[in-house]
Amino acid sequence: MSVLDEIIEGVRADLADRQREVPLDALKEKAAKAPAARDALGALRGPGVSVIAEVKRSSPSKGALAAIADPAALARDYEAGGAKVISVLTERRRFGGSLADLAEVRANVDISILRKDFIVTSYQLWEARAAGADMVLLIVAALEQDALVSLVERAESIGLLPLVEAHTEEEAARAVEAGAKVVGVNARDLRTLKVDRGVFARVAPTIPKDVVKIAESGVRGPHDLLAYASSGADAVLVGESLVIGRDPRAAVADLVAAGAHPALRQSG
Ligand SMILES: O=C(O)c1ccccc1NCC(=O)[C@H](O)[C@H](O)COP(=O)(O)O
Repeated sequence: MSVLDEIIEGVRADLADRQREVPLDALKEKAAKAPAARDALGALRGPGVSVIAEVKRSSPSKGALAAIADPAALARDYEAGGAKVISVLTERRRFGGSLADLAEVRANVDISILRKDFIVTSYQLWEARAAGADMVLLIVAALEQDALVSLVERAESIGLLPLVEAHTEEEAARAVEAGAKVVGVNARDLRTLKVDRGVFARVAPTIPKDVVKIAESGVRGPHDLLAYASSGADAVLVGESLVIGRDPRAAVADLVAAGAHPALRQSG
């Protein structure tokens, strides 16, 4: 069993508990009362290379990263540093996250929020919208194509922008085929946890120009952002290096400054 398979097994078990506790109709009612989704696509299509900053307590690859007792305070720092979107890992067992983290973050910042989880059913989309998410992650490697297509459609129909994640050219083609407007290329192979920053440069050119391209994982600082930018990234998604550092606001600001450099638009 791969790491991704193990994570999804746990996600399905937790999901079954929540589905027993909260019926879908109750979730839909809560989602209907949630504030309207924010324009994440507009934010990501803005000038320069945008920064998506992640609230990440722990990970299967590194174990505990940071306690993050107050996710809202961290999110406010990210926003003050100039992040365009905040990613909140809501998976409990391996990442120490929750939907409560997401709701708290949403209530404390004005920028868009991504629910970063292992989504396998539309119930999780309703949960995301009910907690205030504006975007959701859909991982190609975790979904059959029919399921991916239907989750992309359902997410959009309830006002969520899907970020469809790929790790290979084949997965990127499946993401585009499923109608993704935003494709993430993850440098981390979720089956082995190996990080290869060269993956983005290989996969991004196969994705149509009008699709927003996000380079995910392995960003240690501005030099990695610039490398991804030179291969065509519209945004970078950064977790570990921000949560383990002493000054997340300054770290985001440094990335944002690099992403705003005028030379990038000519080379990208
Ligand atoms: O981070 C992991 O170890 C991991 C393992 C298995 C599935 C997903 C995993 N991470 C999710 C992510 O994609 C990252 O949190 C995100 O791209 C940020 O990466 P990084 O900046 O390298 O923390």
